[in-house]
Amino acid sequence: MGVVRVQEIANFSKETIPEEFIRTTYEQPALTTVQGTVLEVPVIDLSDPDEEKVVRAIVDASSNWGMFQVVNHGIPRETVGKLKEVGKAFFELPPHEKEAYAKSPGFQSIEGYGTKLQREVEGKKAWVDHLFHKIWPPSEINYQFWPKNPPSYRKNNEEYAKHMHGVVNKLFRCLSLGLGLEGNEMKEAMGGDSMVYLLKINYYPQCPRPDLALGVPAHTDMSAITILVPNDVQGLQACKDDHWYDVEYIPNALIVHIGDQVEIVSNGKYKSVLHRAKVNKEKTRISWPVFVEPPSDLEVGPHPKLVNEANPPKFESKKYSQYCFCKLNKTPK
Ligand SMILES: O=C(O)CCC(=O)C(=O)O
Ligand SMILES: [Fe+2]
Repeated sequence: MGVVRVQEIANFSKETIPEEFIRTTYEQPALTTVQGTVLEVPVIDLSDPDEEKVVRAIVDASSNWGMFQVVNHGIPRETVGKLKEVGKAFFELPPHEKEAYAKSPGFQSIEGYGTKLQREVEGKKAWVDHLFHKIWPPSEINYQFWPKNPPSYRKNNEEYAKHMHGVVNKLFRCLSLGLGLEGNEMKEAMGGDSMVYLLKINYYPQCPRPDLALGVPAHTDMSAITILVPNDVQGLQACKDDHWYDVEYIPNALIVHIGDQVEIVSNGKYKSVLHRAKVNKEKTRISWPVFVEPPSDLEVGPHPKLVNEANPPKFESKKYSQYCFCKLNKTPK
């Protein structure tokens, strides 16, 4: 029997949701969100010619928030628009067309169309289906996982990846300078041009009980950084000072999350952000995070220039694949 997708469950759940989607009272958004306050995370203008100012803003945001939004980032509005158009069109295809890209059970790759099979924390499920595939570097791409329908899917995603490359380089340069390192050292610590960009499309169908369900439960990203664009439905929440807030939706901005690997390389100066995603009663929400990751066999640890007797390493060095395995399986080593 095939896997039941959340998109199908949403089609017949008009008033209630199956019990396995009802989060515990510790997680339910209606009970755990600070109401009436939208978190205005720092907004950084990447086109500002005053690089020192941009670096200071990124250091402040990465140390105190673990996230920020960037505007004037250089990715044309049309490119982002086309990425969203084809991603949405894929999820609107009939089920059998999407299932052609389904991850095969037991197959270790994260790439493909899927729904989290295992119940996670406290035995609950998330209200979301997804599609994962690499978009960079071109040599790492396995086009088997890229939808052939709509026909412009490939062209639009390639165009987005190319522009994303420029933004990633700029962000790593600023993160590096902000630690007192040379401009290229943070990127080099993550594998340089061997870094992999993994795109995920989160498809959160309309949900009759957004007060009880979550699209993605609380987590920090394992990546170095994550760069995300949502459709126009607000839903991202971040934890600040132990409280959950809605994050402001800014049209045309890119949302940047500091991931665990940047926290590790910076030896804790930059913080990965705890975040989660809500679902919506009237509208389907879709988001496109790009996880910018070190190659899986690269060992990542605090940068040698940032540790000394007074500042001992706060994190163990680990191969990225091992880090992910340990985090997913919650083992200490
Ligand atoms: O949809 C969102 O805004 C957040 C998604 C997310 O955090 C993730 O997929 O890791
Ligand atoms: Fe995330």
